[in-house]
This record gives sequence, C-alpha cells and structure tokens, in this order.
Amino acid sequence: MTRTGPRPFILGLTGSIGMGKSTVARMLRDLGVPVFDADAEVHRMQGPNGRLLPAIEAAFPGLTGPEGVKRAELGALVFGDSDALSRLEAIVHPAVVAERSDFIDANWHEPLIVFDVPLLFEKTGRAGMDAVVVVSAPADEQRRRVLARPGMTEDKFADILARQMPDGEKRRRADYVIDTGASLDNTGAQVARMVESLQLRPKDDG
Ligand SMILES: CC(C)(COP(=O)(O)OP(=O)(O)OC[C@H]1O[C@@H](n2cnc3c(N)ncnc32)[C@H](O)[C@@H]1O)[C@@H](O)C(=O)NCCC(=O)NCCS
Ligand SMILES: Nc1ncnc2c1ncn2[C@@H]1O[C@H](COP(=O)(O)OP(=O)(O)OP(=O)(O)O)[C@@H](O)[C@H]1O
Repeated sequence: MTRTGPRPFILGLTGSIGMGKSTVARMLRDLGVPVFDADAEVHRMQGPNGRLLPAIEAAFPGLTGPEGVKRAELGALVFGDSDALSRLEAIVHPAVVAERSDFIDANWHEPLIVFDVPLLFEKTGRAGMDAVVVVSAPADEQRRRVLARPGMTEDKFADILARQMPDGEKRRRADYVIDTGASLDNTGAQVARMVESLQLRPKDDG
C-alpha cells in the first residue's frame, strides 16, 4: 500500500502488568481497529527461524536454538545485568521500529491504528504516537489479577513492578485513561467512546 492520502491517527496503547491492556486490545480489534502487538512481533522475530536469531546468537552465544531464543535463560541473564539488557535492546528495538513502519504502510488508509506497546513509556517513548491511552485499574485489583496467574509469585510480581513506571505516572502522561476496575461491559463502553472521539479528531499533519 502506498502512502497517498491522509495518514491514520496513531494511538499508543500501554499499561502496567495485569491492568487489562490485552483485553482492551482485543476490544479494539473487535471494533475493526488494526492493532500492532509489539510483544507478539518480538516473539515472532525471536522464534523459530526468526530474523533476530543470528544477531542474538552472536551477542549471546548459546542462547538461541531450533526453537528460537531460549527466553528463560536469556531473561535470567539480561534482567540481572543492565549492560546485557541494553545490548539485547539495541538488537530488538530497531527491528520493532521497522515492523511498525510496515504496519503503518499496510494500514495507511485506515482512520485509526493502535500500537500495543507494554513498555511504551519505559522504553520507546511516545515518539510517533498522536496520542497515548493508558489502561489502568486500582492497585489491589491489579495485584489480585496478577497473583491469580499460574506460576506467579509475590517476588516475581514485585520484580516486574519495580521495572515498570508507576501507574500514577503513566496516568499523568496519558491522553486517555481506560479504567478496568469495573465490569467488562463498562470497559467496552469506555473503549467504544474513545474510538468514536478519536476517529473524529484531526491529525496534526497530512
Ligand atoms: C529477555 C526476554 C527474551 C525474556 O523473555 P520472557 O518471555 O522470559 O519474558 P517477557 O518478555 O515476558 O518479560 C518479562 C517481564 O520483563 C519485562 N521486560 C521485558 N523486556 C524488558 C526490557 N527491555 N526492559 C525492562 N523490562 C522488560 C516485561 O514487561 C515483563 O514484565 C525478552 O523479555 C526480551 O527479548 N526482552 C527485550 C526486548 C524488549 O525490550 N521487549 C519489550 C517489548 S518491545
Ligand atoms: N473490567 C475489566 N476490564 C478488563 N479486564 C478485566 C476486567 N475485569 C476483569 N478483567 C480481567 O483482568 C485480566 C486482565 O488481563 P489482561 O491480560 O488483559 O492484562 P494485561 O494488562 O494485558 O496484562 P499483561 O501486561 O500482564 O499482559 C483478564 O483476565 C480480564 O478478564
């Protein structure tokens, strides 16, 4: 698809662990909005025959195999070593940026597209986004949801939270906040309202 005519409005979607971001992404898709899932793209590029495997193997010998990146081993290495994490990010992030650009091209004639980026504020920032929506819920609800997941422990949860920007700060930086503390129907209504208002919103350039 070529870039002729007005471009889509680009909405960043983010939120801390367990806030309901994936649920909101699904609701957006159900409304017909194209959603780019950054995590899924990273997994694909790190999976069997993924395009990032040669660079990751070169930087972290032995940590890829026929199934792709050895996620648990690579995670154990990089999450305790910020230099190693930076080296991994320097491989992964430019590839995500390229995929994003392809996604924009493929959906150029849509009025609205969404980039679902778990660590948007922490890592990539809001560059390239026309607006950012933060999915949020009260801390005790977040905690209840996350600890109900198989394999999750108090320690693991604390660790992940420590690596994420506090929810209050994300909310402050957001253009839109979807609160998932009530029913799914209530969340769905907020999502529909936001989409309606965004599709009417003029973009800042051609
Ligand atoms: C190291 C990897 C292989 C570990 O994979 P694994 O499946 O075990 O963990 P997962 O990806 O689910 O992450 C676990 C937790 O760490 C957080 N996390 C992931 N990447 C990062 C990062 N670069 N910086 C800080 N926290 C991170 C996640 O939000 C999550 O809460 C993987 O996290 C990775 O490749 N990370 C670097 C790429 C990246 O920055 N991804 C973010 C999306 S663009
Ligand atoms: N009103 C609501 N809106 C959204 N999710 C809700 C609501 N009530 C309960 N939930 C549940 O909360 C959980 C939120 O999980 P979801 O996977 O959407 O979160 P997430 O923010 O994507 O988490 P992660 O970042 O860990 O992937 C789901 O099991 C969902 O069904």
